[in-house]
Amino acid sequence: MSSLRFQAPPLDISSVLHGGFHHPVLRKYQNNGRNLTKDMFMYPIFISDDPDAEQIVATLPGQKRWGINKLEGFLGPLVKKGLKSVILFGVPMEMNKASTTDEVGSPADDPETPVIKALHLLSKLFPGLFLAVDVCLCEYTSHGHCGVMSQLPNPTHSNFPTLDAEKSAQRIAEVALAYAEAGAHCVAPSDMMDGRIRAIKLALMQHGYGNRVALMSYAAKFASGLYGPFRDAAGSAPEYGNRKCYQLPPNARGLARRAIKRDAAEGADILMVKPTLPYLDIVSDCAQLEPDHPVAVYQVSGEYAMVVAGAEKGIYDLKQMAFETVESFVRAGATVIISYFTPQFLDWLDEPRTE
Ligand SMILES: NCc1[nH]cc(CCC(=O)O)c1CC(=O)O
Ligand SMILES: [Zn+2]
Ligand SMILES: [Zn+2]
Repeated sequence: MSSLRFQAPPLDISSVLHGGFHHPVLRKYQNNGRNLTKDMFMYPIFISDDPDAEQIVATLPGQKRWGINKLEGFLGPLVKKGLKSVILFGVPMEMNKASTTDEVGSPADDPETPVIKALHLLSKLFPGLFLAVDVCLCEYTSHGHCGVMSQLPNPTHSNFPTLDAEKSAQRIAEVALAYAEAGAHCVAPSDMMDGRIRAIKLALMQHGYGNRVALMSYAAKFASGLYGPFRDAAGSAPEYGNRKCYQLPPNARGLARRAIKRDAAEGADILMVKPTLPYLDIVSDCAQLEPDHPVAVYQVSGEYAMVVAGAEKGIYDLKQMAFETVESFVRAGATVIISYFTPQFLDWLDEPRTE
């Protein structure tokens, strides 16, 4: 018989938490007023310039590049299940090959560019669907960077491309305006150039879109290792160097807070943090710094692929893990969730949850 070496003290009132969540209904009450709902989800869609494309992206399991002829068949059933919004990315593979790309990304706002055609079509097909569109130059520039370069790259300093802030902001505003004219309800610049929110807002206002197009800023976008599958899908990897001079350093909480406050002051209607899982502190900062703005989060391609890969390895259950990630986003303060899991959540949120 072992001698009693320690006698735990009797529980007192402040020790007892289990009483508050022993029942499934009680567990629902513990969400601090934040519920995960279908209308929080925004689904990223890649639009190809091959009108009949339905191309698998090897590194982004389950996602495809879609031709505009396939959009009705693809999105119709999702809209029926409750899909409320999409964010479009133009991925003009043929345009790139045909050397129509240039220093300023002219194909971005060519009337024939796939994303403009898709905006026209989707506005007609699904009048109730909220149409956001990513605004960036990297899919369309010859150098693959997100802005306009100020000079030719210096080969001895090739990791540090220099961008022309004014020319970049002006060009990006021009592209955003073209997407507004094509029917976008929301333009979302992902380039991270200085001053582009202000430039886009002014361009929208000057052309009568100030009160009917939302501006969603990729406000705190980090130079992350998690964008790889997206760059495959979009063909948007830079030709040289990297994006560390315009996307935020992963250790930079202060810079992220400044970027969030700046973009709110420059006229952003929605503030986004990206990627999400390694940056939940920034999501929480964003919700606290700008409590009067919707906070969007982007569960980016690499985060999605990680969750899928771990489930395939048998490390965890896919649905449980996907829920755990998005619940963490909501807990941190997100009100909009951009995720490649959107189609699954449209089903999962109808199924009874195992409590
Ligand atoms: N500016 C382009 C852009 N817009 C959205 C993403 C990433 C999205 C994802 O990984 O799912 C990127 C990639 C990048 O900045 O390199
Ligand atoms: Zn870009
Ligand atoms: Zn630099």
